[in-house]
Amino acid sequence: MLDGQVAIVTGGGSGIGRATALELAGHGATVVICGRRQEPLDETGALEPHGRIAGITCDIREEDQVDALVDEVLARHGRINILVNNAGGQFLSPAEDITPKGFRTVVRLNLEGTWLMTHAVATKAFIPSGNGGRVVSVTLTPHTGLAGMAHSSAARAGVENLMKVLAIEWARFGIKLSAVAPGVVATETFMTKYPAAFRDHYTESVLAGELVTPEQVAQTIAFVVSPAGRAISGSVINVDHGHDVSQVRYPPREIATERGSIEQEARRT
Ligand SMILES: CCC/C=C/C(=O)SCCNC(=O)CCNC(=O)[C@H](O)C(C)(C)COP(=O)([O-])OP(=O)([O-])OC[C@H]1O[C@@H](n2cnc3c(N)ncnc32)[C@H](O)[C@@H]1OP(=O)([O-])[O-]
Ligand SMILES: NC(=O)C1=CN([C@@H]2O[C@H](COP(=O)(O)OP(=O)(O)OC[C@H]3O[C@@H](n4cnc5c(N)ncnc54)[C@H](OP(=O)(O)O)[C@@H]3O)[C@@H](O)[C@H]2O)C=CC1
Repeated sequence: MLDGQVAIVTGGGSGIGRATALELAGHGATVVICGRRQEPLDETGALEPHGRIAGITCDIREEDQVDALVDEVLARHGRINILVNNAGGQFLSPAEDITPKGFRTVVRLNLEGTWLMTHAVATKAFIPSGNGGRVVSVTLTPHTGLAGMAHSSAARAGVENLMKVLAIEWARFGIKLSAVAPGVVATETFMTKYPAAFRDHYTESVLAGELVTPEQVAQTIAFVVSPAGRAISGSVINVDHGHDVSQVRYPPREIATERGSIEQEARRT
């Protein structure tokens, strides 16, 4: 499906980024992954049997490192067809306790890092090639705001709007940009980084009774960047078992019947 395509996946050393790199490579793409540490990148590369994944260290917040990464990929492969902006994250905190530096840190990683990568790949590869390209940025649900993550919720809303405005401006270059918004994904980071009570609450109370897997997000991204996804641009695609519409099981315990349903109203004659 992706034979001959060259992709960059940021944050490809773990979780969703690793699953995405493996998925794209499995469809024939040559994939360059980046992250701040070399070791996890090498571990992902070792999981791919055909040598289609290589890692280059890059902090997506640093303009010079982003430029160097894109130049290196072009020097090695001569083109870039796909960019997956997956690197990101945040710390959990009540909004009133987030310091200016903490807020800036999270916005810089998720919004500015995504902008730097997208702008560099578009201006150095997609636009000069005349062939356009595909961009998918990983954001999150719920879109109504994720309590405890004010900085990240704001940044991801910015990323989704950025994808939309660039989908308008760069349609004339054949560049398609979208966001894929996962719900709660059972990655190692999600299972280990946050306080146990927060993690357990989400694990136990999500609407569908199950978390999203990294592979489910990866497969959606692969579809969007595949020939079948050619008409997708300016879209936000949730991969979340309905987490965007409800963050708790239905029906609420207080109104649940013994059947696990709700009571039907009596007909009035
Ligand atoms: C339902 C769940 C949905 C979502 C799930 C996921 O996304 S799972 C996947 C999630 N994956 C990831 O999140 C992976 C990527 N995430 C990361 O690398 C970090 O979490 C990062 C985003 C904070 C950046 O880190 P970095 O190395 O660039 O930064 P740094 O360490 O040097 O800190 C800079 C400043 O930030 C502040 N601050 C930081 N931590 C805390 C805190 N606990 N408490 C309070 N504040 C905190 C503080 O101001 C600090 O400055 P200080 O006070 O030190 O002068
Ligand atoms: N897990 C979940 O429940 C959800 C996750 N998401 C989002 O999906 C994405 C992936 O999440 P997940 O796989 O769980 O998390 P991980 O923590 O496993 O992945 C984050 C990756 O980003 C890399 N990274 C972090 N900072 C930078 C940076 N400044 N420059 C380059 N690379 C960086 C990390 O590598 P290194 O540390 O080596 O730099 C790491 O490989 C994130 O944006 C996350 O917020 C969205 C919704 C839910």
